[in-house]
Parts: sequence; structure tokens; C-alpha cells
Amino acid sequence: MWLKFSKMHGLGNDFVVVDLVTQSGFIRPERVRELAHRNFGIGFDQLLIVEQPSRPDVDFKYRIFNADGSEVENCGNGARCFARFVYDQHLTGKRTIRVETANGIIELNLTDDNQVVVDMGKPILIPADIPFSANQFAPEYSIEVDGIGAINIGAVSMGNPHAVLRVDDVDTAPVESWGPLLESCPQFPRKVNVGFMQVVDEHNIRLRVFERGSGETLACGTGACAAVVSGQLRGWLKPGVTVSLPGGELFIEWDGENSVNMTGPANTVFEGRVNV
Ligand SMILES: N[C@H](CCC[C@H](N)C(=O)O)C(=O)O
Repeated sequence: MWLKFSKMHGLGNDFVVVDLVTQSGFIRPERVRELAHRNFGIGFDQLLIVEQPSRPDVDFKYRIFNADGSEVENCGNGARCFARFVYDQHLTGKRTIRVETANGIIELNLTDDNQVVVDMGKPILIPADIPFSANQFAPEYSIEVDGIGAINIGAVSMGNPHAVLRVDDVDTAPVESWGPLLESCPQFPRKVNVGFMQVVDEHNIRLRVFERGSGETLACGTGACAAVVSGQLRGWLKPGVTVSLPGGELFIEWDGENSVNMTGPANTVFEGRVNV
């Protein structure tokens, strides 16, 4: 079965986006892994699926699959590309689009200057809801990790789980070595995305993210949101933070209580057809 797709990226975090509103089909997890391969497949960090909504108060359903075939709850850079895709493919004429993810509703706003503003919802901080093995919320936790030892982390979910470490310099941070060890540590029963955050000042950070199910990416939208939330909770940041990632910059705003808002670009590279 052949399906049309768009190849897109948000700051180099790259996606294949498939419309299953006007097309019908199903992509098995094994086929997701094959298509994610950068030599034998198309190559992507995540596969994004556009589906008909399952409730009247949203415009679309938004499903996300990592390169390893795992289905996940949210993808921030993907949300911006999702908005660009459904508008450019004329699946909607709206510039404010409500979508349901596996973990709730997010609102996407296409701006006049070719950016996308996403209301990412409130951060989830209760350990059991992240999920993270702590008895009660704390801004910072000390955990023991095999192969690393004792480290301090923030634990935040944006629908998907994130551990946030502070480092002095992201360029020398142990992303490749510590990323996989933390991604699968038992304290996060559904695994975890791992953010390495360098605080430049109270309104600027640098960030690298080792993503659950995909490895290090050039940018991570939910990771940027989680890092800012954790940095504000730990007293290092104030509302209105520019996050510099290897692929570019996102602007993240959180008032300390309500939704986290993310602003950034979304780009289409090419369109194609793929046999699933
Ligand atoms: N790897 C993530 C999903 C993609 C998140 C990232 N690409 C973003 O922009 O938020 C997870 O397993 O939760």
C-alpha cells in the first residue's frame, strides 16, 4: 500500500508526516523502524500521523512514533510541523488548531511570521504521573544510576517523561555515555528523555537532549519545555527563556503555574510516497 508523506523538521528534529484523514492505511512498528533507518529507509527521528479526531472539541488526533517504533504521548517540534502540515495540505483552513494526543489536548497557532506557537499544556510534576519513582514532588531529586553514580535531576512530564540535568558546558556534556544509561534507568518505568542543560543566565539556556527511543536529536520541543520548567522550579531561570539547541532556538514561556507555551519554526523539505 502506497501512502503520500511530507518530510519535515523543527530545528533539525526531523519527521515523516502521514495524513490518514484522506488516506487509509496502517504502519506496523517493525515498518516504522525500517522507514526510520537513514540508509535503508527514509530516515526520521519520529513518524507523525494525522487522524480524524475522536471527540467533537478537537480538529485532529495526533499520533507520534519514535524511530524505534514505540508510540509516545507528545512531541513538541512535531506539533509545530503538524500545524504547518494540516494547513498547507488544506486539511483545515484554521490557523488555531486543537489536537488530541495520547496524553491530552494541545493548541497550535500558526503566526503571520511563519512561526508556530504551541500551548503545550501544564507540566506534570507529580512523580506517579510522570512516571518517576519518588514518593512526593520535589524540584530536584538525587538518584543513583548504574554506570554513573549519584546525580541530581529534575523530573518533569510534558505528556512524555523528561529527566533534566544541569551541566557546566553542553559541548562537553556526557550525552552519548550517560544518555542511554539514564534513558532506561529503573527510576523511570516508561523510560525517559534526558536533557543536559547549561544555564547561561536567568533567561537563556543551552540544551542537548538524548531522546527516549531515538537517541540524541538536534532539537527536542518537549525537552526544551521540561528544561525551562525544571530550571524555574530550581530557582535558576525566570519566565521567558530562549533555549539554544544544536539545531536552533526555541522560546519557552511558563508563568510557574499554567500552560507552557513554545514558539518556533516548522519546515517542509520534500513530499513523497512510501510503500507500507
Ligand atoms: N522521544 C520523545 C518523543 C519526541 C519528542 C521530541 N522530538 C519533541 O520535539 O518533543 C519521547 O519518547 O517521549
